[in-house]
Amino acid sequence: MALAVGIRGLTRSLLRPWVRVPGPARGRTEPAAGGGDGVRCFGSPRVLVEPDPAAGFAVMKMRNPPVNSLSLEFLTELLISLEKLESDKAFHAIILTSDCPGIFSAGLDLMEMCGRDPTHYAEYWKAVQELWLRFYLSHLVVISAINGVNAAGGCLLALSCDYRVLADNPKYAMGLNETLLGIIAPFWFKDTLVNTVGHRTAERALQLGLLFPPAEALQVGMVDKVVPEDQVLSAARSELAQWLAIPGHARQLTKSLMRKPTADRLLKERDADIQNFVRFISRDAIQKALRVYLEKLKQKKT
Ligand SMILES: CCCCC/C=C\C/C=C\CCC/C=C/C(=O)SCCNC(=O)CCNC(=O)[C@H](O)C(C)(C)COP(=O)(O)OP(=O)(O)OC[C@H]1O[C@@H](n2cnc3c(N)ncnc32)[C@H](O)[C@@H]1OP(=O)(O)O
Repeated sequence: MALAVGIRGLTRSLLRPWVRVPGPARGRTEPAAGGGDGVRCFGSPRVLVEPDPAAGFAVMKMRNPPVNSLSLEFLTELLISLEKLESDKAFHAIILTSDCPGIFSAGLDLMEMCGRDPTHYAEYWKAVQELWLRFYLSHLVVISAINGVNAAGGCLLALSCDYRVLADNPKYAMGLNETLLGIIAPFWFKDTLVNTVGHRTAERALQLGLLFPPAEALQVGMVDKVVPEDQVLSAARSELAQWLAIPGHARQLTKSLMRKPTADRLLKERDADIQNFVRFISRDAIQKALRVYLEKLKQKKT
């Protein structure tokens, strides 16, 4: 099985990043995220970046409709956006949010994990690992402005941020609900949750596949703040000020000190983790469970 799939090679073949974005932002100057100083939005088909270099941050908007499921292409574009901002000294922070109304992310793309071959599963899982590692260890301050429902892999992405603001809408539940699909949150998903909410809450949440509505998410510490829906972005921006006031090197080293042991667990056994995933997801029983779940999602409409 080819495990040595290079995400960078993939990005080169799949994308031409940093094209001016199609859709709403094309051909006009969007107000910058914080200052409206005429800085142009940029991005890729599925990720819109609204930079505010004067204020030192950018808003990264996920727009992979209908549900921001984390397909291989989408993961790749998110990584490219992150890399681009990390390598530009003008940026010290990112606000991660969604451009899809009512949905932050439906998590990993089930179509990437269902009915494909082992090589594809390995490539996909490597990209999922990479996204988590890069967001979790980013030297930038990353704040998520969660403006919709947020399941499993999407929740992991938010948990990888430094701070989480959630819109106060009872429909916007979030959690690692893998067991509801008959699958398992891998150890690094679990570790990220444990680091956020503590062992007992994580154990219960993971076994039961709990999706927490805003008040409960706040109560267990899965999010840091719940605000009215129309204030999610402004609350994230206000919070940023506190983080950006700290000397950058001190904050970054502290973040690394706190997070490196968790990331190292995966880094030490990345290939084994990929092989475990491929073996697990290729099982007939797991494939059947995913097909049934997808079917249920479709039937919900009828
Ligand atoms: C012992 C050894 C152990 C080894 C272990 C090793 C590894 C571990 C193994 C596996 C780990 C996998 C980890 C997985 C993580 C995940 O993220 S799995 C994804 C979990 N996500 C969900 O459960 C959310 C599912 N979606 C929904 O609940 C809803 O779609 C919604 C987000 C609430 C939005 O609802 P609504 O607005 O009503 O939209 P629809 O349901 O109608 O959906 C629109 C279309 O989108 C499709 N879709 C939804 N979610 C996904 C998805 N995650 N992936 C792909 N596609 C998705 C949905 O089917 C609709 O499609 P159609 O329009 O019908 O074609």
